[in-house]
Amino acid sequence: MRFDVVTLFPDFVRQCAAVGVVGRAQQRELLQVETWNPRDYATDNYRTVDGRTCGGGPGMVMLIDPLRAALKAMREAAAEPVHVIYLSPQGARLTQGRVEALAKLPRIGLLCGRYEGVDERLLAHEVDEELSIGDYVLSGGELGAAVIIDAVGRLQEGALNDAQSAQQDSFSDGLLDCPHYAKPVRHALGDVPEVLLSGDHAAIRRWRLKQALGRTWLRRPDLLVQRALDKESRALLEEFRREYAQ
Ligand SMILES: CC(C)(C)c1cccc(C(=O)NCC2(NC(=O)c3cccc4nocc34)CCCCC2)c1
Repeated sequence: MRFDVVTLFPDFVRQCAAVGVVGRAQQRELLQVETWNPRDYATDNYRTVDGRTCGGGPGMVMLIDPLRAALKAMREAAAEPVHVIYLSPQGARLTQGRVEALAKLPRIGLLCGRYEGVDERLLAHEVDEELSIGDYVLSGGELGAAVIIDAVGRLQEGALNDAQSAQQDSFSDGLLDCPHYAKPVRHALGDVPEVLLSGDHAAIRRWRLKQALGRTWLRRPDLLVQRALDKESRALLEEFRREYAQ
């Protein structure tokens, strides 16, 4: 997988992708993150990348030509076709399902807005998809790009070790996580639940699934609606709800 990010802040994006699972995947050449700065493609002496909003009003808009030139250079840098995503509050909300679909592509282009946004004509001609990471005001699209690089990058074959991909499997089965504990077993803040110390792996699996189901029901019932529950899960959730109601 190759990510090409068009951004006025390349260092920020590169640093986000340089740490942890994604950083290691880059070192192992499981994925590549390249950045393209529109300022390098501005043709005037002041390297202008923004212009006054037509129709008046406050704020500036990112100009077509520096972005278009950066995108052209990006497309020509490698043979595979690029799926270009504009990170935007107007985009469809990013979900794990969409992340899993994106992870199958050979190349993803990520266009990051700044100022008041990007000239609509550039978006109409150069962008394949608009995606949003959430409903709050941000200063730029770079955090969205970093989120996509992390979520999609960690799914690349070989990026996760066995422990991490086991954890990944539990996340991506659509439930919230169960509680986690490490030593000490006894602590002023409380003790580790006995079942986790029992060595009874079937009981431990059931306890973790019951906790994940219960917490999803309590905190994110919307996630539960999207997920069909098998017989065992329905029974465990019922048990959790009975205990919770007491
Ligand atoms: C959602 C809300 C509050 C109704 C809203 C409504 C109108 C504008 C914004 C906003 O934040 N404009 C600024 C801007 N944001 C983003 O790029 C952005 C925001 C949120 C999720 C994202 N995911 O990717 C990119 C995202 C960065 C500067 C260039 C113009 C876009 C927000």
